[in-house]
Amino acid sequence: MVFTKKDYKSSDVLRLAFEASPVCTVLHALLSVTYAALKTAILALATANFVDTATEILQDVRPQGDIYWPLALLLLTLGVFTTIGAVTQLLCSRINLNLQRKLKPAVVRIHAALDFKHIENAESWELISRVSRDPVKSIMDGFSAFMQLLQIIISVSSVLILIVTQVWWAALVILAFSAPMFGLSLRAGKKTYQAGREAEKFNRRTDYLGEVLTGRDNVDERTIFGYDDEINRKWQEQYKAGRILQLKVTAKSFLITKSSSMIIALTALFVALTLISPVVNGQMTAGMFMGVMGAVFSMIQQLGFQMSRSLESISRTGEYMKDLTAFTQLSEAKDALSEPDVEPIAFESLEFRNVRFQYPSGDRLILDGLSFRLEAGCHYAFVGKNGAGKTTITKLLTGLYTEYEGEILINGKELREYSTSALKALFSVVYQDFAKYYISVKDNILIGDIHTKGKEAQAAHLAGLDETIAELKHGIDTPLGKILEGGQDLSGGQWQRVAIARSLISHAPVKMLDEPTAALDPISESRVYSDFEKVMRGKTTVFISHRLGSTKLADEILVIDDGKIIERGTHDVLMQANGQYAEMFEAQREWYQ
Ligand SMILES: Nc1ncnc2c1ncn2[C@@H]1O[C@H](COP(=O)(O)OP(=O)(O)OP(=O)(O)O)[C@@H](O)[C@H]1O
Repeated sequence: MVFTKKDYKSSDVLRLAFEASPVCTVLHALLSVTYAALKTAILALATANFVDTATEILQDVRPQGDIYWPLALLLLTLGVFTTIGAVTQLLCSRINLNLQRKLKPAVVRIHAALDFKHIENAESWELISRVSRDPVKSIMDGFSAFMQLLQIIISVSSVLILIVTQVWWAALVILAFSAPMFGLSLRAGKKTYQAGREAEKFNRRTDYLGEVLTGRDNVDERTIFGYDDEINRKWQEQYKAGRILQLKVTAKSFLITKSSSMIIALTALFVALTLISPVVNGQMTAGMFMGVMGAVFSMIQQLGFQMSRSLESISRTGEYMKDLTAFTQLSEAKDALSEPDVEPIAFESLEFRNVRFQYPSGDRLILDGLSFRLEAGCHYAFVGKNGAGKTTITKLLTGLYTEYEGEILINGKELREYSTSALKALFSVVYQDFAKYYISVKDNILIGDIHTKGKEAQAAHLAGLDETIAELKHGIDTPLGKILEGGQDLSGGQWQRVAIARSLISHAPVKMLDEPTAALDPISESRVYSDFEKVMRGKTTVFISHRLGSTKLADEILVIDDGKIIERGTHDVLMQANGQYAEMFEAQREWYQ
């Protein structure tokens, strides 16, 4: 199942359910129609038959034995319809399961292919989380509402036909009073979804604060700072604001739909009163009166309560579909889902020529005329103040943002002309906030190159993980973190080495370390960098670090400030130049004296 870019309507839920589970959907529709068309009317006739026979037996007009057949018919009718109801519910669960299996991956696929700018933009991120929170529930709610509406229409029509045969005008009165309720229910559904959309902002905040209050990641700081009460208060504020917003709309829609349901109920009562006279005059049998009244009350239930609920739900589905339309139309990154090429291109050089770049949601240039050239086989270090634009360079290199001015040339060819799979194979980056996967050490490393199997032990060795792995219960197969059974946690430094092993196993000829060692003490950091440098001798590396002792090893250091290179050269050259680098280096040296 795939979501194409189109204008989705609420009725598309029927098509989506059919695509996910064709046989069950058709069966469901057929059974729903049969159930609705026959149940109320047949039950009314069977009740009438039973009551009339019983009355005649009591009046000694008929023998007692005559009751068995109408009774059996009544029980059979009830049994058949209860079974149909249960089968329909089973089919619904089946459709739900198939949707889970097919729809969720389709949403995840769009999610994974999205242009990176949408992930970083608050507004589009809200849309994305609204659509992907529980797509199956939204579709199933809509599907069930449509099916229920179909049932109501058929069932109400069959009852109306029955009423028309007895008192024709009563049917018209009921219809006339129901009409305004349709519009009101649709409006109520739209308002409920829109309130949900507003409340989503609060939900996301409460989700986040909830995670801060109970999550494992914050447990140490929570204990030290003892901020539970304060965060709890904030959580309650946000929760209350979201709930009040939703409650207001729910209460309003409840009042509107329920008051109109009351009008229909009163109308039905009026019909019941008018039927008394035909019964007294002998134009209608008592059995038929009871059968018709049973049908009328079942119709009230359907018209007054179920119908308003279905219409409201369809309207909510319509709003969800508007979000789905906007979601599918968000721009995708080029070849976002492609895997890295198995064989990376032979890297020769990388050049930034007067590159200017501003984040789509930003209001200033982050890179402002940035120019530099890197050659294959050398070690480089980018240094500069916080926010100078160092990480931004890695985001442009890996193709996360392509809307820059100037040129970025790889082997003399513009970066945008390379396929995403080629770029993925060319660069490997270990970020400051690298991911910790709660899977085995081996799988953590293999993520670095999905094409390479069997080299994880070597990568672990090069990253200095031998000792750590030897201490783990099941060696390299030990699950990390506390999510899997038997999982063991690692120290910050050990996790960093796992992330570096992930980079080492990759075939990427250009490896970048964007300060993944920030949590390490200077000696460990310097060991990580010198180990990495040794392993990477003759290959191209880019280190980003604030610890200038570590970047000293680089063949060339590039100092970035205000989105430009302000100095470049070896450590000695830069020290002699006595510029920003020398100033930063001296300042750091003083800390250790
Ligand atoms: N997605 C984004 N949208 C808007 N602005 C951003 C985004 N990401 C980063 N920035 C801004 O771009 C600037 C450069 O950020 P970048 O992460 O490249 O700096 P850095 O040199 O790596 O900093 P540090 O040394 O602190 O890691 C910062 O001012 C930051 O606020």
